[in-house]
Amino acid sequence: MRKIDIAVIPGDGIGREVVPESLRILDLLSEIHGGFKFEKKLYPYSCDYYEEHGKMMPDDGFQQLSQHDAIFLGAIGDPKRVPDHIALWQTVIGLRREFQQVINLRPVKSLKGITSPLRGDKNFDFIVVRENSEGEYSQVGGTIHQDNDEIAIQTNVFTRKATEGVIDFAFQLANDRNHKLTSATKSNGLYHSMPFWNRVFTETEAKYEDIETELIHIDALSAFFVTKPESFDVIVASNLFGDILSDLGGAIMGSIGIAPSANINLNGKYPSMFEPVHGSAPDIYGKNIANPIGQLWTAKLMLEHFGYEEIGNLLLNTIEELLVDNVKTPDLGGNYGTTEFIDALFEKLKKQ
Ligand SMILES: NC(=O)c1ccc[n+]([C@@H]2O[C@H](COP(=O)([O-])OP(=O)(O)OC[C@H]3O[C@@H](n4cnc5c(N)ncnc54)[C@H](O)[C@@H]3O)[C@@H](O)[C@H]2O)c1
Ligand SMILES: O=C(O)C[C@@H](O)C(=O)O
Ligand SMILES: [K+]
Ligand SMILES: [Mn+2]
Repeated sequence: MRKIDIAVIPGDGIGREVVPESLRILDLLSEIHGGFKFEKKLYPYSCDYYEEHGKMMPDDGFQQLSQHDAIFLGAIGDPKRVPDHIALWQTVIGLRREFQQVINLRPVKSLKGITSPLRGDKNFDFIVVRENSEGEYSQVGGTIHQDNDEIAIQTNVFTRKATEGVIDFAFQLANDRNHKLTSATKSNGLYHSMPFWNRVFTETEAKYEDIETELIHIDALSAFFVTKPESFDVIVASNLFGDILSDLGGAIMGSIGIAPSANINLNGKYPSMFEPVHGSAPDIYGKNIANPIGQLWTAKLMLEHFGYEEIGNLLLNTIEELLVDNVKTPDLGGNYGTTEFIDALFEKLKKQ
């Protein structure tokens, strides 16, 4: 029996609802499979922890987490209690950097059984590859002066190493998929970073044959997400562009609550981290109405990461069957609570 040792961080808000519920399903899946088991260690790092300790994690928090095979995270953030940049940089964003999770994979796919005005009758299946360690997300800069003279400076950082890394990864992925790669750019308005990004894209392209490519400005690309999502295969984007596109990806699928993501460490030195695209949703926390599919689909990505693609497919297929039977949480127009959805999924999986 293979033991996979994961760190579990439910975090804040609905993370505390969808993570424990998803663990019930993960345990059942490992039982059904019979060949592996998740050993789980729970970490309470959250805004509650901050209120008690003045920081989101203990000083050796990263060290503790680095010992695990993977991190399964819900969401961090409660801006009424802790400023978002503090809460996120001390946890998710810091972890992505420290653990060199340079790639963030965010699949976007029309699921059976979901209708939405944005989706219409379109079918699509693509993946956003988000640069995950630098770009527009940087701590370089500062604020000076007061009142009317106040200045805030935020410097973007685009290294050749990370830019080439993410673009090359996306080319390889397109090569394994349907041979089309779209790059999000904004080389009209951003004078230095995006012309550089485009140049690296064009240089990398020369290494690959038979990949259809397009460079599309982020504003137009956002519109195409809505009007022709079926035209995409792989999309490569900088940190901020990829962040924004992936919520839009959730919206065209029918709900931000179903979008999954995987923060991938490629060099094997640190664990990868699996968390849904959505945040802690303080507006719906405590009502048992959060959609757990984003967290579950994220669990599927984690299963694939450890080589259990088949059982991951079983999970997503069974979710689709439930959706077709109108077993849905309110964000998708249904009347199932989080727990009731998981109960229904549990029963259906047990019958397989
Ligand atoms: N990686 C992360 O941990 C992460 C990601 C995004 C936002 N955040 C943080 O979460 C907090 C809230 O951020 P936000 O409101 O911008 O984004 P959000 O994703 O938490 O919520 C946006 C909207 O989508 C809805 N929603 C989100 N997930 C849902 C689900 N599973 N089921 C049903 N509805 C769902 C919410 O109710 C809300 O109306 C902030 O503190 C933010 O910084 C953290
Ligand atoms: O900006 C971020 O990366 C945090 C959150 O919005 C996410 O998408 O994970
Ligand atoms: K999240
Ligand atoms: Mn986001």
